[in-house]
Amino acid sequence: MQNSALLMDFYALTMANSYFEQGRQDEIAYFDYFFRRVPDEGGYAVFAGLEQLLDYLENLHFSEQEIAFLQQKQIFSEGFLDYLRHFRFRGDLWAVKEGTAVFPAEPLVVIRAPIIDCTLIEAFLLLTLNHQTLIATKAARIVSVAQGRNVLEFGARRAHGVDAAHFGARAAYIAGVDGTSNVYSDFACGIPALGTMAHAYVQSFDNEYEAFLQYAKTYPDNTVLLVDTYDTLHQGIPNAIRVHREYLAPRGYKLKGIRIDSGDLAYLSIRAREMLDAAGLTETKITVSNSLDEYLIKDLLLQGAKIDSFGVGERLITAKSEPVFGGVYKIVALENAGRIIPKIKLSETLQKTTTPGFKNLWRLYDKNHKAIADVITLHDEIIDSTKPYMLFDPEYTWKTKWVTDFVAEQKLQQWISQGEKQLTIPTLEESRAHCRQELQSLWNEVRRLEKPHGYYVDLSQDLWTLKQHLIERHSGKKE
Ligand SMILES: Nc1ncnc2c1ncn2[C@@H]1O[C@H](COP(=O)(O)OP(=O)(O)OP(=O)(O)O)[C@@H](O)[C@H]1O
Ligand SMILES: O=P(O)(O)OC[C@H]1O[C@H](OP(=O)(O)OP(=O)(O)O)[C@H](O)[C@@H]1O
Ligand SMILES: O=C(O)c1cccnc1
Repeated sequence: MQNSALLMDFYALTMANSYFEQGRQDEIAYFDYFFRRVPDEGGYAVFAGLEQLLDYLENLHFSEQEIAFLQQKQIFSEGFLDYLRHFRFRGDLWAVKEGTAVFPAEPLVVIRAPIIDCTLIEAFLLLTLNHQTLIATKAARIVSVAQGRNVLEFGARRAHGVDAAHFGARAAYIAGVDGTSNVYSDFACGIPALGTMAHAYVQSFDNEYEAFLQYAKTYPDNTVLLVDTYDTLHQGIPNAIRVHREYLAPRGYKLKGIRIDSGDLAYLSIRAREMLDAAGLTETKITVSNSLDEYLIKDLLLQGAKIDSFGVGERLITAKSEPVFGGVYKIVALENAGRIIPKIKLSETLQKTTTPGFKNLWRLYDKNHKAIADVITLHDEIIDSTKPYMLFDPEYTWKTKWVTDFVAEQKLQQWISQGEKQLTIPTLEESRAHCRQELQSLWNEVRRLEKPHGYYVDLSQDLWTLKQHLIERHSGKKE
């Protein structure tokens, strides 16, 4: 989509028009992006998609053609349409870095902007952050169980569209996969494009040996052969070894790898390793693929599979086990004559009740740089790590814990001020390195796949008091 200004929900425009008609176009509002639950009952999510959001905000404008299209709807005032004609995002934006490990209820992006700006950007912000954070989170789970083995993203053909393929590959790379089959993602942002061969290549020859031989002739120093087209153990692997022996070895090359894409991957990889080793091919790598995900990879390794590399497609690129990341974007304050007026949305449960106000996010680390807890504070609060700090559960407030000897780090950074970019956007490699560090800072108990330890996300005393005050006010007790 070349110009995505109209990629928004229709109600954003109807509300914006109404704000405009009330003369509220300069009224400042605060919105938070946060989520309530980690997919797959996981212990953490990996934040991604910020670069695309920043690019969008920098370039957002309405063309004459789009204005004319809106005019035809005959529900928007001429004044509002003229306002859109000159529209540029004028707000401020704070966000955690891409690759940051994040937890439910935390403000991951905070927007302070004229209320019309806040309103118009909702859909793009949500779809971009929800999609990439979903895939990054899924990829982190997959990479975590591979125990240092390579994970390659093979999903382009199964992705839900072109953007999903490319930005999915990007998010997966931030979260630790080693490469992608998607050449565009290499061209566009330097994610190493890698791959083996398809069954069609093998089938296009009279026999498998001939296919392998011709491939080896084309790529003698990078011969990776798909060995499961006919019979993995009786034909595929023997033919691969034969090509090595008869063609590659005499020319000083070694068979680089094989890929197995069907059958019992644990059993076949163990037998393949034995056969390759017996032929002196101890360095030849074994890649497997076939509807893999974190559960199957964990299971294969438990079965003693001899695998060096996992190709993971459909279940990663679509986050098949739980394909929705429920990040939301909620108003948390308005400004009136420079004063911040916090806003709350009440709900049946405390978890769904929004946390009001202009806020900041802190992470407390112990001396070994392991994350102890996150604390959401009011924006101008400082957590002084030279003094003991009391953490308390925002729901069960009697559960308290004093922490001492800790390091406090602010997780939100200001990326945009009054519409202008403030910080240099990290490279993909920097975001990936950041993600690695972030995941290392989490305890294994928080990272584990199943029934992870709930990580503490607390409110500061001042923020808790503010929230409580608003809950009481709006639930009728003080009105
Ligand atoms: N040892 C194993 N333990 C657990 N799951 C496995 C094991 N080996 C393979 N699998 C998984 O089982 C599924 C098998 O898929 P499927 O039923 O399509 O069989 P297939 O081997 O691909 O057959 P086909 O030759 O018809 O493609 C895949 O998701 C694969 O990753
Ligand atoms: O199973 P996934 O996790 O999505 O991994 C990608 C799959 O895509 C390919 O199959 P496909 O049948 O599309 O093509 P092929 O002829 O190359 O095997 C590949 O062989 C994998 O099985
Ligand atoms: O390179 C591969 O082996 C590959 C690429 C895309 C999909 N499946 C496999």
